[in-house]
Amino acid sequence: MAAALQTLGGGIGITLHWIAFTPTIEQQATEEQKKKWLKLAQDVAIVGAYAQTEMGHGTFVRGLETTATYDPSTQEFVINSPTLTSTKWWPGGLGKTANHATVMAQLYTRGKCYGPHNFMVQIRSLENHQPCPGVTLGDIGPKMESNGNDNGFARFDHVRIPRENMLMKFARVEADGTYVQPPSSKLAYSNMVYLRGTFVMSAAQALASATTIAVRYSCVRRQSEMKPGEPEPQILEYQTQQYKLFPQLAAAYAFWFASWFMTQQHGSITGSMEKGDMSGLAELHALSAGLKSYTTAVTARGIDVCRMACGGHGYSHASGLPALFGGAAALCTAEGENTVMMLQTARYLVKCFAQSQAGKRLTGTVAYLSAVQPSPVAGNRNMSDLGTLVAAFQHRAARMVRHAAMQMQGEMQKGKAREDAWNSCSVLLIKAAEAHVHSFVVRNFAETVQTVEVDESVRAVLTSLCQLYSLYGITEHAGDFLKDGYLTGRDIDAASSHLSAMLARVRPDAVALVDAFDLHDKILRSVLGRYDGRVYEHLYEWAKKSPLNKSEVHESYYKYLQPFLKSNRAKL
Ligand SMILES: CC/C=C\C/C=C\C/C=C\C/C=C\C/C=C\C/C=C\CCC(=O)SCCNC(=O)CCNC(=O)[C@H](O)C(C)(C)COP(=O)(O)OP(=O)(O)OC[C@H]1O[C@@H](n2cnc3c(N)ncnc32)[C@H](O)[C@@H]1OP(=O)(O)O
Ligand SMILES: Cc1cc2nc3c(=O)[nH]c(=O)nc-3n(C[C@H](O)[C@H](O)[C@H](O)COP(=O)(O)OP(=O)(O)OC[C@H]3O[C@@H](n4cnc5c(N)ncnc54)[C@H](O)[C@@H]3O)c2cc1C
Repeated sequence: MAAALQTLGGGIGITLHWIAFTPTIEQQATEEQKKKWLKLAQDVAIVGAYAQTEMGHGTFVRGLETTATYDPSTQEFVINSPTLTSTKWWPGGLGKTANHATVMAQLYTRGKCYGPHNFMVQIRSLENHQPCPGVTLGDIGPKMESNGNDNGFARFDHVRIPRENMLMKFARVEADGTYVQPPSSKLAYSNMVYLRGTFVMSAAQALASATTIAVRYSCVRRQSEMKPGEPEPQILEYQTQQYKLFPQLAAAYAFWFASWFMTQQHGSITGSMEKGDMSGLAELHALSAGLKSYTTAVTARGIDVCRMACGGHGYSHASGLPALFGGAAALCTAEGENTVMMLQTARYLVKCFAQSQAGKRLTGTVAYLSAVQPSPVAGNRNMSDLGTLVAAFQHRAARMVRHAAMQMQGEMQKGKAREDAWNSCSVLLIKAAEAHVHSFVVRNFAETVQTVEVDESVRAVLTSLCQLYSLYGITEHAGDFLKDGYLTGRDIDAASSHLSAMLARVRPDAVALVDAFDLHDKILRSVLGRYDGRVYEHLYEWAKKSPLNKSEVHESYYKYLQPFLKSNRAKL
């Protein structure tokens, strides 16, 4: 059903109904409220949008301007868009598709503001889909990609909703207007943590799609001469093509395994939170924010590498790669813009570093911060050993976190306010947080390939892929590892030669590794990545269906070219 709606095109798409609106009810509604709305949403008897971002604010949620003012005389909330910039702007499905929305608004009761909270608002009639009284709706216009989804705008002119439409699982407003505090003010943000976690899998799937297309096409495409007089080789035989594609293929597996960890962590920590234990929320937020930022950024870049590796046909929509790139680019901005998210991870790391300095033993994904020795012990390391590679990434991250935190402490000792010190160190902080997430992805990849229940021959291939991913990361960021002498120039040279060996080692299994993603042609939507490899026939068929080929002589000839040619010829 959803897929059908999704492909209707013409502005209909209910992605956000499934990934944002429905989960918000699941996570933020009381049991009573779930009885009222959850089944309706799950059965698509109502269609919803998650309306948080406004024209003037996306990142700074505390700065949102939409208001929800409680009226005790009628036991209603009045939802209002007080300014132009308070117009809800971007929410998927809001403009033309949804008839309900969870609206994030500043809650006012008894004259006091209690910050952003979620409210259920019906925005269109269930009879004729017309906007409800006081609600103005529309689409925000064409975007870079994903134009099958309407991203809409909404304005509310003192729209009244029952008190019971405030999602009250955590915070509440009583009938007399009394506000009841939630266990943590950030629980209103919990659905964003969940969504960021799902973005890690979206990134993995997107990179898996792109590498499937590019690897398969690189086996079909033959070009140039490797040796004079020999037949044109598959372009995947060129080491440069392997160097472009195999690290992206390895990253797709790494992110796939990272999303398994994220899903498990989210389940276990939210399970504890249900029992009142909030202790895991900070780590969950930091991990989901950092992984979302890191995986979506690497994925967007990686998809474009795959596109370029497919030459001109990669640039055609027939390849499916431009659309994938556009989708992945959206993941870098939506659900928390990547820079801002990585800074959230940095904020957590600086806190943990300070606790470690004060003697606290760190646990979870930051445990290594207290275990890693500041003074490196240089020496000829075995750069093909996974344990050595993991340790190198953890040392790099610990050094960079320490450096950024000490830099910030130094700024504050010179008299700078904490916020100013933070801002003047934020580039260092971002790099340190990226190194932290990178070390987590490497460690998780290594632990997964060593423990996952597979045939030993499969484990061998996955181990090579994990080595390739790690060695690529070390050679791409060599300066970080050389800086304090933890790795030497000889180690980096060894890493480079091992990487070349891994490229050759992975080559025979490359097609099997992408086939293992089991992405149907209908999902890939790519002539270049077809499972049957019959690219050229289908490329020609695809081109013939181009709208420009509907007529032999396009109408533009008669309107523009013919008079232009005539006038130019008349001057000869
Ligand atoms: C086969 C094919 C496969 C794939 C296809 C390919 C590609 C994909 C296809 C298509 C894609 C196209 C379209 C779809 C894409 C996207 C659409 C989907 C979803 C998008 C939905 C949205 O965007 S919803 C809106 C999202 N908005 C945000 O995320 C806002 C971001 N801002 C914030 O979260 C906050 O404002 C903030 C965190 C930046 C700052 O908050 P605040 O100022 O309150 O906090 P402080 O920084 O001061 O910190 C205070 C303390 O609070 C802690 N904190 C902050 N946030 C949280 C949280 N969420 N949970 C827990 N704790 C939190 C923070 O750590 C601080 O704690 P301290 O202890 O340090 O004080
Ligand atoms: C395809 C798509 C779908 C979307 N779907 C939804 C949806 O369904 N529901 C919804 O509510 N929203 C949705 N959004 C909106 C999205 O959540 C916001 O675009 C995102 O949160 C970023 O906010 P912004 O656009 O206001 O950018 P801004 O917050 O204005 O950021 C602009 C730039 O300023 C920088 N910046 C901002 N704050 C800081 C800071 N503290 N430190 C350093 N740099 C900073 C950012 O890094 C960024 O580069 C969608 C967006 C897209 C692209």
